Amino acid sequence: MKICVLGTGSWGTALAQVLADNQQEVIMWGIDPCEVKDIEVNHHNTKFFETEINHDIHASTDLSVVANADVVLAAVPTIALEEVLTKASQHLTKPAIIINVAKGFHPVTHERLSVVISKIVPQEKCKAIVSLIGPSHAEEVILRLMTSVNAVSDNEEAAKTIQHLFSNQYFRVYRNSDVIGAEIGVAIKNVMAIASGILEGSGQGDNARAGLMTRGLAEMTRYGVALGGKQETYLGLDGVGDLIVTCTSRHSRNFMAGYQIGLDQGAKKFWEENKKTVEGVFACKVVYEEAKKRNISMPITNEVYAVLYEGKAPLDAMRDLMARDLKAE
Ligand SMILES: NC(=O)C1=CN([C@@H]2O[C@H](COP(=O)(O)OP(=O)(O)OC[C@H]3O[C@@H](n4cnc5c(N)ncnc54)[C@H](O)[C@@H]3O)[C@@H](O)[C@H]2O)C=CC1
Ligand SMILES: O=C(CO)COP(=O)(O)O
Repeated sequence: MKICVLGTGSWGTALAQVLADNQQEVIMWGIDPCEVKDIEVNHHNTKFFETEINHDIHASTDLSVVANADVVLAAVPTIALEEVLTKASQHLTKPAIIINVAKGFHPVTHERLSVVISKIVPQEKCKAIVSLIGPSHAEEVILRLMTSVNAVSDNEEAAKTIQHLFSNQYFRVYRNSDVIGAEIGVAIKNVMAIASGILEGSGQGDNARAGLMTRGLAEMTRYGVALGGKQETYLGLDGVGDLIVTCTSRHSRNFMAGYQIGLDQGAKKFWEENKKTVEGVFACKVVYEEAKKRNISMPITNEVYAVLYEGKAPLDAMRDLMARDLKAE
């Protein structure tokens, strides 16, 4: 199989290495010449990792490398997905399986990302769309530490192909056909991870975090089921699994953003200084607006929204969660 990875960031690089370790032909495309040169020439991606990467991974800034790919793996942040896939699909010469690994929603239309992709990539160039999502920090995958994710698709055959393409001794891929539930789960857990970080940065303890994660799972499930997802998905890798790793790990940029916001007692500095990919801040806005429209109760999301977009003090937001009407839940 020829696989083209779009995006030379941390997740694209870690997944490219899984594929190269599995003896697949993998070429990365990146917009950033420094990342591309580092991968192609130095076999490193120093911006994100200290470790050397598999020498069989190639990288280029020329998007025509996507041309005859069997599989295209989109590994760019949500806000760049539309632009990158629109340009890439112009170069495709045959139908490919499109894999998405971004976690979020379209910032304007609020659509799930597989829906966005189905509208961008012309039907004759798209064999199937698969999301490869689950609890997986790039910093650990690049070190070949054990990781499990789901290949999520309504196309069973394509999900199986991707499952076998990626699975190896340290990377295990399951399958899930609940596209709606899974895509929503991995997007909302980033909002919960910001809240978890806020608690940590505000000096709260393990009890608070366990409470937040449990109620966060209830909130994710309520929202996902209301939009057509399956309840059982939230007990799997794209629900509680991804929630646990993101709400507890210092590798998580969402958790660390919340942590810093908690320490700073406000989000102002985060907005002024952040340069990292923190998907939860965008997902929070989408979920807040959609839940309001659909009358879905989302207390944690509402408080994270108030901190991020209305200048509310983080500890006040968390205290207000504790002080909610006891009859509400
Ligand atoms: N890093 C991780 O551990 C994981 C990340 N993800 C998801 O993967 C997606 C990608 O994130 P990361 O690789 O972590 O981000 P990153 O911040 O490590 O890298 C982002 C990459 O996208 C590129 N990029 C940004 N804007 C672009 C544009 N307009 N056109 C072309 N390239 C552009 C950057 O140059 C960089 O190479 C996110 O949605 C994230 O939630 C999912 C699971 C794990
Ligand atoms: O999605 C992830 C882990 O599953 C990565 O989390 P962050 O984007 O918060 O770093």
